[in-house]
Amino acid sequence: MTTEEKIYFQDFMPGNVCFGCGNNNPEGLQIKSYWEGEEAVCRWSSEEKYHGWANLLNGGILATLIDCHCMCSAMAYAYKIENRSLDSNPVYRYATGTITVKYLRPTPNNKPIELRAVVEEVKGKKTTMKCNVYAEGEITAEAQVIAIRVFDSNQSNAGNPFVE
Ligand SMILES: CCCCCCCCCCCCCC(=O)SCCNC(=O)CCNC(=O)[C@H](O)C(C)(C)COP(=O)(O)OP(=O)(O)OC[C@H]1O[C@@H](n2cnc3c(N)ncnc32)[C@H](O)[C@@H]1OP(=O)(O)O
Repeated sequence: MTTEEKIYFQDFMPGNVCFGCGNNNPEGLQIKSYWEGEEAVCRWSSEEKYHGWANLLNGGILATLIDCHCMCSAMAYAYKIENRSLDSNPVYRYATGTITVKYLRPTPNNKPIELRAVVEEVKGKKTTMKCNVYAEGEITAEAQVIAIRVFDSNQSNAGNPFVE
């Protein structure tokens, strides 16, 4: 049996200190996102410190997971539709414009969860996504997320608060 090596979007975001998705934040959630066909997938296992209620995941942490998974996936999608690899130029980065999470049922904190996101629309700088969260195959939350491109290495970024 061959195992296909996954390409994680976050591995192509050098200098990313984000709490949710930054490889450069050792205290962060360190999510990893990758393509499975048209769906961007993130599998993640929690820790006790992220409890909301006992054995249930804190809702804010879940929103952060969705948010970061979608921002990285919006980025990966932009490269994909330009038919180029994640290490190519120009470099794009996205920030959250709007996130709406519908918490459908409690999400366990003591079992792995899976986030599956799809892009619904790209319009200019704006990417609209839908993201579902699953635990043991059951959907526990669904979200609508709007990502806005805030960095484009082809453009002048003078005064851009997202760039140091
Ligand atoms: C190189 C760097 C290395 C480090 C890597 C770091 C990666 C980290 C990644 C981690 C990420 C982790 C995640 C985080 O934690 S990201 C942190 C949380 N997010 C923020 O702080 C964002 C704060 N807001 C802003 O900066 C601006 O308001 C943004 C950038 C959002 C819009 O800016 P701007 O006002 O200039 O945009 P525009 O006027 O050109 O409009 C363009 C289009 O967008 C539509 N629109 C506008 N606002 C919103 C909105 N709120 N919702 C929905 N849609 C909105 C607008 O109608 C228009 O659409 P249309 O009319 O064309 O249809």
